[in-house]
Amino acid sequence: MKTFEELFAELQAKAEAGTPGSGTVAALERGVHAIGKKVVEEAAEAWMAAEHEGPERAAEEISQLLYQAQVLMLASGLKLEDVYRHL
Ligand SMILES: N=c1c2ncn([C@@H]3O[C@H](COP(=O)(O)OP(=O)(O)OP(=O)(O)O)[C@@H](O)[C@H]3O)c2ncn1[C@@H]1O[C@H](COP(=O)(O)O)[C@@H](O)[C@H]1O
Repeated sequence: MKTFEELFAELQAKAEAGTPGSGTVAALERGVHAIGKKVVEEAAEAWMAAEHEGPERAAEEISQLLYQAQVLMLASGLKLEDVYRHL
């Protein structure tokens, strides 16, 4: 199990190192447009899971949505603090 902050630190380190085999590095190479589509896809899957598939499936899909949101942040050059400022 990892926290939101721990996941972001892990993704940031992989992005900076260009870690081979990392799905995050590959996603960043595909760019903002492709990452944005994944955010929307995971948002829809989270909605459907919450409405029709129960809390456990909803939690799984929401975790993927949070991951994709973090990838979009990295692709946009944002840090956690840049987003937290708006909360
Ligand atoms: N939490 C996640 C995570 N959630 C979702 N995903 C990816 O996001 C994609 C979306 O999942 P889908 O259910 O839509 O899967 P899919 O449609 O079959 O996959 P695609 O064909 O769209 O790739 C998948 O490709 C997953 O690999 C994630 N990939 C990575 N992480 C975490 O990120 C860390 C770094 O990962 P790497 O960069 O791959 O090392 C790891 O420690 C993981 O814990």
